[in-house]
Amino acid sequence: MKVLVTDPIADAGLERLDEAGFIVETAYDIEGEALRSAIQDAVGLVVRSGTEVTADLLAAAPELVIVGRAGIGVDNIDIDAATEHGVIVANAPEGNVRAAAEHTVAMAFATARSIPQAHSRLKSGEWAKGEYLGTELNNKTLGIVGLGRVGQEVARRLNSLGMDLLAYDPYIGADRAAALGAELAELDTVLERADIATVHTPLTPETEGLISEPELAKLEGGYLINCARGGIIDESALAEAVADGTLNGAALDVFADEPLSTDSPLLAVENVVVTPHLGASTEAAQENVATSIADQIVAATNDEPVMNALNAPSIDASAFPRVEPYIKLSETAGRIAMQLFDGRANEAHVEYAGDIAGEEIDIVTASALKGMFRPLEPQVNAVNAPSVAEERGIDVIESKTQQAEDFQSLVTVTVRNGEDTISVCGTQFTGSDPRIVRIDGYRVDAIPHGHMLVARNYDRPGVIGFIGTVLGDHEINIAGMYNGRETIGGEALTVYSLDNEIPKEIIEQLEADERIIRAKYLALNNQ
Ligand SMILES: NC(=O)C1=CN([C@@H]2O[C@H](COP(=O)(O)OP(=O)(O)OC[C@H]3O[C@@H](n4cnc5c(N)ncnc54)[C@H](O)[C@@H]3O)[C@@H](O)[C@H]2O)C=CC1
Ligand SMILES: O=C(O)C(=O)COP(=O)(O)O
Repeated sequence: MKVLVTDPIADAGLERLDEAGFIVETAYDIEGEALRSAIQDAVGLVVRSGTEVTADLLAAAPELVIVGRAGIGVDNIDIDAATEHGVIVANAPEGNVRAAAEHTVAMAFATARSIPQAHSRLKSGEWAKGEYLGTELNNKTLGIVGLGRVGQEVARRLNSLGMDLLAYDPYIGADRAAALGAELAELDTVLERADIATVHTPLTPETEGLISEPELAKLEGGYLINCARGGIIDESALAEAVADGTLNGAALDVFADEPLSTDSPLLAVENVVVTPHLGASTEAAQENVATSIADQIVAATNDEPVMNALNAPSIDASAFPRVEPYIKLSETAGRIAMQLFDGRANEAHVEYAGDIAGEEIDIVTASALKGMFRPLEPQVNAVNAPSVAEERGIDVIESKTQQAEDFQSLVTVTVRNGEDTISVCGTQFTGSDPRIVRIDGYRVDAIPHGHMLVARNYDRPGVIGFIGTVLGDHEINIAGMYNGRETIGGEALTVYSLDNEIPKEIIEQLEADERIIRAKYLALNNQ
């Protein structure tokens, strides 16, 4: 399996992919046909901000399972197109936050104290001491546009250097801001009152051009920093505002078009400090994001949950250990339910009982759907399972209850069409395999296993022996057997865990016996 890496990442990430057995192909600075050809047989693509992952590129990648962004911003990835192709897009939202925040602080000092300008003058032999009178950050107001992960780290650092904090972020609560010592205000107010404004939003249709000429006028006499994304600030308006003295200075790490063209008006303005998108470029940050992405590529290609998937339900790192066992369990329950169900389902109901009902369960439901559809559509995953359900006209219902009988948690997947219904209920005991504890109302205690036989039979002496003999005659080894019955002599349901597949003829042989109502072979392995 090949992973294509089209922007440089830390060796630690490449090594991790290598150790996991991938063929790792690094191909920096390729585009067009060369890129489309390189991605053709790749299961994973690793990028930073230098690669545009377009619908066209994704269409050229039939094997692709995941695009991993070794960093935060995903404005260079067409996530909708990825979702349509069932390709997971994941980023590394934590690993470079501190690096980006530190770079922002460095840029604040760089512009307020004209460090790069004075440095260049001195290097060229000029002792221009009398020409630079800087601005102290202490006791000034910092205006933060976008108080997310990076914005908050910047807030903490510059607050500790004596700055008052004012922030504009319509999606964050006042309590969160207050806990940081920041006052929330509208964008205009933030710009009017700030001495230094710093932008930390993603680039979205809403933030594109968020700060242009009228907003720059409000920041009159101040400084503007952008270590988030080019395109949020109108670059020509900014060049003009600094050149004509509306602003004292600006510091930019990111640009609408990268690499920045040498004829950009920004480069002609003395008080615009620039760096070539270095915010995340520290050893620690690069190692963090590269290993995080490598781990997620390993998970995705092993069909395991991907921690920071952006187009599939993802889970908070702290909740992951509690939820993870139920992801596999619900996939198995979905798989068993759908295989036992004869005919077309039009409803899938996933019920959560007990502790699991208190968790974020979107990914568990997606996983149940994935289990239902996998034997029919091998490409299905947590990204496209909900849309596969929709295409197949299956309503998906989730419900939660605190009561889980004698269990800590139960997940029940019910597949239905009118009166016809099959439900499969499972639980997870600490430190052990998942258990299926009820099938269609019958109590069982089955450890789901690669091959299973579920038999509905009349509860008569010798039936279980008969099934065992038929299987044994065909060299099919029984790893476990679990019997559930309603009443003595009534109907019973028996679940067998087997080491081998059961050919169709054996199922027919079993069903030919009058004591057996129904025998169904279930494949629970990943094919
Ligand atoms: N220069 C560099 O090398 C680096 C740049 N970045 C960039 O920094 C930016 C921030 O990253 P994070 O803090 O991790 O993202 P985040 O998602 O944690 O925070 C973004 C914040 O912006 C807010 N926001 C969204 N739309 C907004 C709007 N219209 N107006 C005001 N606020 C809005 C959100 O509510 C959120 O609080 C991203 O653009 C990211 O790509 C991140 C790391 C390195
Ligand atoms: O993580 C981000 O959003 C960044 O902007 C870092 O970009 P890079 O990985 O250095 O191209």
